[in-house]
Amino acid sequence: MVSKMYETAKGMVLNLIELIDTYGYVLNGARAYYTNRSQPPLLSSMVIEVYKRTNDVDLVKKALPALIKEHKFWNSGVHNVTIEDDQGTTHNLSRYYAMWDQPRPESLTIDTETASKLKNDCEKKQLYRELASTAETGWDFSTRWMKNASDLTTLSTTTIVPVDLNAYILKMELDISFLANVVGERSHALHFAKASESRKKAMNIVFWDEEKGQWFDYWLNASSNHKDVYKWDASYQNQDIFASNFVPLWVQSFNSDEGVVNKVAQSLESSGLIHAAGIATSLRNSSEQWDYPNGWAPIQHMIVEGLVRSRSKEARSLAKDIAIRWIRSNYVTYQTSKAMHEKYDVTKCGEFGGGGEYVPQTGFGWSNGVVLAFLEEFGWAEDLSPYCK
Ligand SMILES: OC[C@H]1O[C@H](O[C@H]2O[C@H](CO)[C@@H](O)[C@H](O)[C@H]2O)[C@H](O)[C@@H](O)[C@@H]1O
Repeated sequence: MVSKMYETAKGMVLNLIELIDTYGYVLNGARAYYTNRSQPPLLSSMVIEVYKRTNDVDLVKKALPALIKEHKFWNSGVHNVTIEDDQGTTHNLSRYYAMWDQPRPESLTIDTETASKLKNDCEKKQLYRELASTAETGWDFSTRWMKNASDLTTLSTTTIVPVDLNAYILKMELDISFLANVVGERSHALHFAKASESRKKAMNIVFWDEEKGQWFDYWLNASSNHKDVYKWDASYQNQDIFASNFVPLWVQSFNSDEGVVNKVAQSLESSGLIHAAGIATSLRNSSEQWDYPNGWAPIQHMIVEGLVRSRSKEARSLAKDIAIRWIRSNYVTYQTSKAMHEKYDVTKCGEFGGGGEYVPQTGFGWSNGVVLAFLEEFGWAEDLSPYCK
């Protein structure tokens, strides 16, 4: 978008729409072996961004039925979770759940080796589903999804209701409502506006911790499940600090509330996640790639955008500070390695990240895009050094 490559962006959106038309959701990758799991649902944001810059109503007309279909995928069957609050009111939220219980074909050797520690086929199948579901989250892998932080076989992604997934779906609901208005489909606009209100309420009840100023992932407990309804219990919120606890700020339902923004911004500042080169993924150094000390471009982007959209002066200043740290580190790393990187070590300005199951990748689409987006948002003053302090 920043590079004004609107036709390319539109082409990407059309490809993803075709995936939904064919499979019902955006595949984790456009390859045959990815037809059993999704990508985090962010297509509606892409459609909105292209529409805002091109006013392409035909694209909106094509996208709308696909987005409604994708919304259904995330809110039915195994992806839907019903939780009953203290007052007896039920709330619907969504979870990741891959339709697959074999080793990931692209990581066959690693997954088979990981599962070899387990006793029987039933446990192995469950682990394979958890591995694939975690790949579906984009956070593969992280202690965020593990019962025991030092044991990957304890992945429990399908029993976790994730804060960020529900923030994306909340945004999807707002986006669909907006796009439906663009093409005059009033009943859809109203329906999805109402759905967004319900999800916001559910997120406030199930995830939000008023005292801490964060949204926490919710772990489903089998013993609290009666006829497929889980009874809410504060002790099932995962109190660990992850960057995803701040992602709801990205969504207008939350960043339009100045009280919430100030509280969350303060909580972020004192969380221990902000380092010399940006926001760390977690506080735990597990050697998994979605943990400390790695920082990932999309997370910086969503949190910074959320702070900026709030229009609070303090929040904007925090956003700018994070963006400057991130840009400097990307720039200096580029100077020394002659490449952009998939992830960065946020504790050391000018270093790329590591850990995980494969060698660190260079390239890298989302890192390039986020640097450009930050420069477009904040500019770069002539007297501001691009180097690490
Ligand atoms: O082949 C291994 C995995 O490759 C993809 O995931 C990797 O890239 C993602 C972003 O492009 C990143 O979020 C993830 O952490 C990386 O492991 C693919 O999405 C996975 O399904 C696949 O197993």
